[in-house]
Amino acid sequence: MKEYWTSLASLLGVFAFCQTIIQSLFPPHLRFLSLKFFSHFFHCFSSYCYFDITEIDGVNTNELYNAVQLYLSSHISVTGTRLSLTRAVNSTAFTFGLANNDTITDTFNGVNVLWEHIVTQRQSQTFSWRPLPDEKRGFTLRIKKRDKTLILKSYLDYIMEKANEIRRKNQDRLLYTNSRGGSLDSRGHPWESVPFKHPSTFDTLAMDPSKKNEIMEDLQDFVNGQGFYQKTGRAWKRGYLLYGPPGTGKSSMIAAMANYLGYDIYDLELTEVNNNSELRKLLMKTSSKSIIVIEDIDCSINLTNRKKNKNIGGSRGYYDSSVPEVRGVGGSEEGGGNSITLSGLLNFTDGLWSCCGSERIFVFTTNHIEKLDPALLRSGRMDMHIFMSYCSFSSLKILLKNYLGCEGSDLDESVLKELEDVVDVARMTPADISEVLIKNRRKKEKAVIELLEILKVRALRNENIGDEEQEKRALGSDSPRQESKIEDNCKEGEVEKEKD
Ligand SMILES: Nc1ncnc2c1ncn2[C@@H]1O[C@H](COP(=O)(O)OP(=O)(O)OP(=O)(O)O)[C@@H](O)[C@H]1O
Ligand SMILES: [Mg+2]
Repeated sequence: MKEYWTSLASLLGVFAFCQTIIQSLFPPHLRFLSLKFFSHFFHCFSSYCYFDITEIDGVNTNELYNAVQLYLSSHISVTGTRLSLTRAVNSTAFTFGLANNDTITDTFNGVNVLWEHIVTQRQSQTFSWRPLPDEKRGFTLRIKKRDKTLILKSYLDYIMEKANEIRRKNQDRLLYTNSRGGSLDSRGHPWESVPFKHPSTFDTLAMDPSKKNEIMEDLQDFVNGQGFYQKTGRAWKRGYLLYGPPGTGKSSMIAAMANYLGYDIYDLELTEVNNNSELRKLLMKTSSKSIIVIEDIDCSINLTNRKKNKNIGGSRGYYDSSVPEVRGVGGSEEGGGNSITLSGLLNFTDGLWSCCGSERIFVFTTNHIEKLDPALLRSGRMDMHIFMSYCSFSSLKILLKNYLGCEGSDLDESVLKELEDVVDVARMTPADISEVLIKNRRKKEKAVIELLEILKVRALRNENIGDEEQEKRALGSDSPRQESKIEDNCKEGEVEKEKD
């Protein structure tokens, strides 16, 4: 230790000596250059190398600077003595940053690095088309020379990735729509966007907790599955089909997924798409880390004709291109190039084009799964079929907590028992129950009693009418129910995982 201090003292002595020589020997205008030369000279003997990341690179903002700032903000604890605080436009979170001229150490792959935030006054305003800030800001990264090649590139890539992740989490989601039809905006973009502020989360979603966890785990596996998808040669995308009566939370589930993953939503209005190539262009203009949604898929495109065509054509398969294509809403008959077809839609979700981008989730919703073409339901097309059903007792408890703030234990045990007995038979949707609770949300007891009364009346009525009639009323349709009573076999929130 003593030797270390001695050598440091002698090094400082040499440095001071050199500085005196520079000041006495060199005229002022050459001093800066000579100092630069000596600093280079000393760096040759240093075991460290330094990288400057300035906020403004020429006249452009340096993306790496912003990324480092965000990345370091996730490392600094609130217990630090002096932190800079920021909140970006459209952001829902505060971020902490290194104050001026502060340092912080970080470890990556077992290698220690040091970051210094350097802020200096800008000497003179150089000519620029855009006014530059008064202060020059930058980060200096110090790495041991021997570690430079080992980590530099991967470390910087890692920082960019982490920063994007933090940005996505902090920033509000965007909801895109193609409601303008095929027309493009001034930047040639077919999608219009608005901030997505839907408050639905998996916490507020009323469904069986174990099914909910299964879906959340599946989403998490998907997000962390880049390596798996790469290894197995599969496109990094996943499809979910949400089906069930109106008001059971299909749209709420999509919002919860987006909020959980921090993804944007592309709400695809199929009736606004004129043909397959337009559909493909829309797909190409979606970003990764997004959920592409087609709501009420059975209403958006006429899929039933396909079955008729198949019968006319004899034993031709679903992928037989000679089968006349089904025309979309507003399209012309017989696939005159001006219509959206089922195969176009299948290509959209599954074909080569569906891979132009990665980490994307497709969600289709329908109230009538029996109306969908089996090609849409076949294995691997939609990875998970999720049945959203009437309110069960476990869902009811979540709604009571959401709307009245009461846990099961807050309620009278006999009332709770009565609720449990009638809720399944009543076959009320979470939307219907929410309405009853919202109306009386300031008077908890009244809300529960009124709900119990309504549930009892509905249960009694359901006991007197057949299953088929109940289903028809729920779906608001007169069409007889299909033989394949898929829904009857599914419990609330049942998740059917397609075999890969
Ligand atoms: N499972 C649920 N959990 C919490 N709230 C729900 C649930 N289902 C419905 N709701 C409430 O009912 C309203 C309507 O629900 P949502 O729009 O998600 O139903 P949906 O299944 O998409 O209906 P549709 O088939 O008509 O599109 C929501 O605003 C929400 O407040
Ligand atoms: Mg909906």
